[in-house]
Amino acid sequence: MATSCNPLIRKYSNVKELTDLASLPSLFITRNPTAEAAEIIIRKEIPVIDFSFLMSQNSGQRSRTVGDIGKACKDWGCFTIINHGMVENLQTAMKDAFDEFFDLTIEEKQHYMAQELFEPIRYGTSFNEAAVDVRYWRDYLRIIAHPVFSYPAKPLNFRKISEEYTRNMREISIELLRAISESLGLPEATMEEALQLKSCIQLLISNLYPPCPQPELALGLPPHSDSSILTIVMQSNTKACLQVQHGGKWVPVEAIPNSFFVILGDIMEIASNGTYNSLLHRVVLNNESTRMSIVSTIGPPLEALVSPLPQLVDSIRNRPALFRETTYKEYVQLQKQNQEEKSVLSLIKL
Ligand SMILES: O=C(O)CCC(=O)C(=O)O
Ligand SMILES: [Fe+2]
Repeated sequence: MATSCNPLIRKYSNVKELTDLASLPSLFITRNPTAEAAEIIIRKEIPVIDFSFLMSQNSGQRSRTVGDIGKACKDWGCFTIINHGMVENLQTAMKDAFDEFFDLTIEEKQHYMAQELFEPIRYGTSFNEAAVDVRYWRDYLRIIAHPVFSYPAKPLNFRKISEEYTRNMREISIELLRAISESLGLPEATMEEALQLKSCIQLLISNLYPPCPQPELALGLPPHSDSSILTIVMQSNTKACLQVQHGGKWVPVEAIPNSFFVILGDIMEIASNGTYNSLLHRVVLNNESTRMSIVSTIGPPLEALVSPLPQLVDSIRNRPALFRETTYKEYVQLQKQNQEEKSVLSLIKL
């Protein structure tokens, strides 16, 4: 592993244990507050969708909600969902199980440190560990939850809780993708069928951002878009550290209690042939409390071919395909090799 031959990196194999620092090690300095004074951060209301309306027997209510989702996808590439039906106890149990994992000894956690991109269970730090010159203030545990369910041996209850949590998240994601298909004027099963989502790849990721001694100089995660179709984020506290790009400005995401935050990924931009764009987002830090996010992402199977939905391509009527066909595996590999903002999408643009 790259980390074992660099003593500096090895020392920082996670950020959770970096508790007694008076100042930030230079490796983590990714921001220049003076230059960023010009960077605009504004507070704006991000669309809120009442998920229960999608289940409504009242067809008018459902179709209005589908319209609201379509507008949120178009204008923002993200939205908050409330009344999603997942019981709060399960959310708390999932958070506690991840907390227990991060509290294991470094020797126990190291067992899951892997360089392999498609490793079923992966514990690590920063964003792209291969990039040794820049570090982000974040530890993570990432498991592949579907089509084959993986789980760490400890804590003992992790398996039961994460199985239920990820099943719920898959159901919510599929329901949202049905609404999104409809919002594109297509039958509701279009996305699930075209992207073979019965065998979807689902990742469950917990990101841990401990208090940072100089939060203005570092980032938890750099600006990036997700390589998923859809990402659903549960934020563990109400500090608005997740920021989304909107109209060239950063907008902090206020976490409404018991809500989830939905992000459109790159595969949505490809499948919708650019009707909906994937969302650029980043994570800033604070120096008071640890923040955890729990993220579920849905993507097509690795061998699936990804391309704009044929129903949304019409070269005669000035709607040519904007992206070339790739397999999802190729796309994810490209993404890992190239960490620049949105760069991978531009690589497959026609
Ligand atoms: O921590 C967050 O709120 C967002 C995490 C994220 O963007 C990711 O895991 O891709
Ligand atoms: Fe993300």
